[in-house]
Amino acid sequence: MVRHTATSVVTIERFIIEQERQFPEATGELSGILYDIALAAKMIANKVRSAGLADILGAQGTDNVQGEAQQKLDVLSNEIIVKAMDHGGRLCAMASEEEPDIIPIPEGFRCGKYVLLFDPLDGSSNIDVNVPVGTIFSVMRKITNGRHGTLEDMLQPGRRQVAAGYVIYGSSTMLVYTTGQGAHGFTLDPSIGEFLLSHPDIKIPNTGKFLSVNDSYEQHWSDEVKTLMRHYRGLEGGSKPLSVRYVGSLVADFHRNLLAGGVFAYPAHAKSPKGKLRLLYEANPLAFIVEQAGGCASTGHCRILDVQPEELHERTPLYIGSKHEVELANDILAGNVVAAGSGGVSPGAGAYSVAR
Ligand SMILES: O=P(O)(O)OC[C@H]1O[C@](O)(COP(=O)(O)O)[C@@H](O)[C@@H]1O
Ligand SMILES: [Mg+2]
Ligand SMILES: [Mg+2]
Repeated sequence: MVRHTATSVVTIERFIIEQERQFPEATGELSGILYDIALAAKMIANKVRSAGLADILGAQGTDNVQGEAQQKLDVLSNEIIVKAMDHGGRLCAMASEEEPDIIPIPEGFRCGKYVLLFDPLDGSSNIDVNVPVGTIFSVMRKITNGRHGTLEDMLQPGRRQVAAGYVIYGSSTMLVYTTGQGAHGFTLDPSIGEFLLSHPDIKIPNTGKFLSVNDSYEQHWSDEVKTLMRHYRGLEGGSKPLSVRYVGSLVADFHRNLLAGGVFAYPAHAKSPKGKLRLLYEANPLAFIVEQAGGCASTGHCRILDVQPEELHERTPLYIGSKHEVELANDILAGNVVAAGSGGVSPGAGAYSVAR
């Protein structure tokens, strides 16, 4: 693989081709899917950038399968992605946060050997207030024999992903993706309309600086989750407090922590026993990225990428980011570390000890 630095002028198309060349058996179908996603991302970025000027802010007036009010940009981004992806002959089915069922490839178009799952617009509650939002995607190989993809092709554990990534529409538009050969970031240069390599081979710091959690749910958290948050805040075991940053857009919170080190946590709680975020098109793709960058992603009890999905829109608790903080979550939620003063084993200064 050609080694690039952040100053090399490399388009995403060239980078994708160079990665593909390492697999002589590759057919180019996966590369084609990544090109089309980059194209859709440019079109959505264009809409997001001028959202305040065009009539695309506010609610659509419809709810999605999860009972959430759809924003106009949710629906528009969904349409842009479907239209960019459904005729390339590389996909045999798609699934979206904004569609209750599988999106079939229209008759008349060739079906390929991959399925695409996506969250067309992540952070919908932030659209109207000009706070960064994103798009998240996951690609897997079809495992069934028919021409069209089925639910069985969608419900595969995340470790089976062949590609995944996200786009963040922030101060700049960035696309970060992996095909299992590291996680790489590209920044859109609007003057030439090209995604250029800006963050080759991203590595997340092992120990985090930031904590991203919506603690207005604290009253509904379990004692273990409360203990964990006390550790993250440096109130237990002498650990250095993490600085709290919460945008309310998963992609934006994840991206910050990926580059600067930190942990994003969306625990299960009494009001939502499986948390809020969706396994197939939010947790799985970001888990693939973070593991390629040297981090971890967990439900609190299991590696996200090892969860066997049962439903298209199923939710999962999510702890994702720097290795040290996610492993601490696993240990505390497994009851290996208890709150100080509870008479149980408590962590030593600066690092926690685990009762194995
Ligand atoms: O308002 P809450 O409960 O903190 O939830 C915020 C979370 O919900 C989401 O907005 C859900 O994603 P969508 O906007 O794609 O539905 C995440 O981006 C974000 O992390
Ligand atoms: Mg989302
Ligand atoms: Mg969404």
